[in-house]
Amino acid sequence: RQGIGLRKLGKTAEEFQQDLLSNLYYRRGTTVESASARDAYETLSQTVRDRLAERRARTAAAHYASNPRWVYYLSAEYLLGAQLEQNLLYSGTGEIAAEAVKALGFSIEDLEDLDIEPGLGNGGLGRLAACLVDSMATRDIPAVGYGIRYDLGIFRQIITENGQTELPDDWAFQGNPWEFPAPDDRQTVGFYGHTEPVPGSQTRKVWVPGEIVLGEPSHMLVPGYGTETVNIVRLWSAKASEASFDLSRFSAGQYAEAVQEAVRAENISKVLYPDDSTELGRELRLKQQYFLVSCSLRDIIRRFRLRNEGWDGFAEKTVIQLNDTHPTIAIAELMRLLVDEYELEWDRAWEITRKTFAYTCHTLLPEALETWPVHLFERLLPRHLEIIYLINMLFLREVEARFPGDDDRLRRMSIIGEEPRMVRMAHLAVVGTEAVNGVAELHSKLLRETVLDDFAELWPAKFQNVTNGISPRRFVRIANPRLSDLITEGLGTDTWIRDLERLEGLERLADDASFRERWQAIKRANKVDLAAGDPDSLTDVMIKRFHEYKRQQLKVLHVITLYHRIRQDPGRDRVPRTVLFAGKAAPAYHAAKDIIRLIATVAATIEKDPVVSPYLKVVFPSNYNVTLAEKIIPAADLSEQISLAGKEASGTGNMKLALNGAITIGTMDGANIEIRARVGEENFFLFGLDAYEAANARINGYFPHRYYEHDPELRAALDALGSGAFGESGQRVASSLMSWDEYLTLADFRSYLDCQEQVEQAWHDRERWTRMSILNTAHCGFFSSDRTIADYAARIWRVAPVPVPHDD
Ligand SMILES: CCc1ccc([C@H](C)CC(=O)N[C@@H]2O[C@H](CO)[C@@H](O)[C@H](O)[C@H]2O)cc1
Repeated sequence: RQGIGLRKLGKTAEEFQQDLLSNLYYRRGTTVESASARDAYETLSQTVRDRLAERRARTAAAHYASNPRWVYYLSAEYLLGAQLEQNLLYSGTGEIAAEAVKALGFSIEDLEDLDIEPGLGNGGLGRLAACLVDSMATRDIPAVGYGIRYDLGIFRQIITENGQTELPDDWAFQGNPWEFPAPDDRQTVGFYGHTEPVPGSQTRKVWVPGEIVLGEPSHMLVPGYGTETVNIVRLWSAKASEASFDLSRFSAGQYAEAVQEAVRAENISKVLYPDDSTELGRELRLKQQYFLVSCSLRDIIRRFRLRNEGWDGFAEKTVIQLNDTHPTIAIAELMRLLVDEYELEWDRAWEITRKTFAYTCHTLLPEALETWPVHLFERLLPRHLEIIYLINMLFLREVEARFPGDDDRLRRMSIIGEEPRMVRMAHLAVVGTEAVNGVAELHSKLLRETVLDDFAELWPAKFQNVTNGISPRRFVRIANPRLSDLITEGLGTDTWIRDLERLEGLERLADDASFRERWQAIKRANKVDLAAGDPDSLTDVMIKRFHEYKRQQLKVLHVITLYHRIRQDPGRDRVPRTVLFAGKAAPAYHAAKDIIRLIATVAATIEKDPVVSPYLKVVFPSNYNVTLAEKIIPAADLSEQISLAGKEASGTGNMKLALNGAITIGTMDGANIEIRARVGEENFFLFGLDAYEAANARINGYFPHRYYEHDPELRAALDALGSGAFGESGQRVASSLMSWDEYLTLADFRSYLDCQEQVEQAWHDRERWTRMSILNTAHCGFFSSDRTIADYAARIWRVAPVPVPHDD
């Protein structure tokens, strides 16, 4: 196949124009005269995609030639965001494309509004996966992201005065120009059935599945920024095997039954589970997880065997990162493949498996740690349960040897929990991996001290921290072009986009009044674009999934107190404030949906209050997603990171907001602590109990009612809620706060209100505020996902970049 030269795609505007026209005519089958906006969008996307595909070809060749150590990122979620603007930037075709589409009578902006956002994730975990694959490519790390191509992504959210309603998100109903279906690489996945012994073998078994489905991959390109590398994310969708269509039933007129099997099969990748913190233990969810894992491991082995003989090199050439416990069944699946299908000895297979996997934990919430009923495993994955039992037996032997006679420790650490008998996926993840990491220093410390303390005592070296990061391309360069241009001008270079710590150079400009003025003007212009409220008001932003530990309810208590204060003393000079909430609640999470409904009621009440509305406005744009985040973040002045300390593993919105010059009001939780350490305590509004004080408060007995009794403003706010003035949802929120208050909202109320006073004082001094804003950006370069990837590459993956040659 050597020597077949590919015609290079031109770099000039004319050549781009020609390619666009030929795609319009020959691939879209229409003409300039009759081209619709959709035609133009599809054609432009294909023309840009071709240029990335060319780089992809060179990347694949370079990777094949160097036979490197590969990183495989297994994640049940990817929030990749809209693709067109990113790919225009990464292919360097922004300008020539704008020219070319103008000739078709469209503006790039028109076409970007048609761009789709594959909402294949819930929140933090899914977006982090997207930022990390972006940085792997930008750092020339040979890598593949594996995921599920859900037909229906995260639900579309409608906000009315009645709160949140959910609509299905058929994100690709008009097709997705950014993906490449690869049916040749489809895989076969089994479920249910039984196992049979293999004569003469202690460990090997034959698994006879009761149901077979096909996994069909399609991949999306993941270009690196400022480099030639283009990696891929490979997404699996479930397809029925031919055999599943029951022709006899069909010809007997039983149409529904005839396709029943097929529907069952395709249901596996039908919809994303919209929960981001409570495991519901649904069978279909475990089927999704095994489907992802089985397809991906077979694909990984196929790729390995393309370049390597035998198995000795497998763990040398392969590292598989498990994005939380969701893909953890991969550990048992690799053992099954190595022992049952490739007939390796158990110990050798285990040695390879343990060295191949690494696990990232993204939560501390006990209810978010997945456990599966043994009886479900028995039925759905009988062979895997046998393998997990054997892994557990050998593991407990090791614990017994180390802590002889400590039965309670054995019970605590066992992968199999008793009463009820559950498979503890986090325990399997720790036992079957080489490295376990949390996503911020406090989180990793609390993992070692609480949730996984027994394991940290047994294997201290296995536990690491890798603080999260965000892609500066999407969340600064693309989201905030005005600020990016000012930064580039101020630093005299745009190399900060690939080397974010260079933002330190902005520190000296914080003292430059004209620079500050331009910085302020850009923030104001971004606020005008967002059109959420008065651009001269303090734009106070809380954007994240709704969860009681994140404490949107505390923000509501603050808003109601401001409302009371303004009504009690209308004349007093106040800081006009626009409070912006955005985020989704899991559909079954009623307490969170009550808070959403309460916010809608409070917003409406204030809106129609002539005394208060000149000073206070609450807005709640619906359907928060990556694209909306890119609009809100550049316009934010104040970043609300007010979770109960010890509950937010890291947070990544906090990083995006700080890098765009928003100042954080927050607790000593997750990455807030590292942000404060880097920007300086004088440039951060800190309040509340820290993680240990919060834990002790609960242990020593916490009586929320006492705070109600001793704080008149708090009592007034809770009484207003309790009175029904803000609807039943408000009454329910008040009673849960007054009775149990799981996340110590009332305990932190006064400290929070006092801190908000400091915010208003700082806001009054605009030069001081702007200095603080510039210094937040200047000192947050550390929170680039490029640095996060460099940490994983050096301390966990032990991989080296593979440069991809230019197309000279
Ligand atoms: C089983 C249901 C379920 C689904 C998703 C999850 C995710 C782990 C939740 C999640 O998104 N966690 C967030 O991960 C971010 C990236 O590391 C962190 O920045 C956030 O603090 C953490 O809440 C837990 C449980």
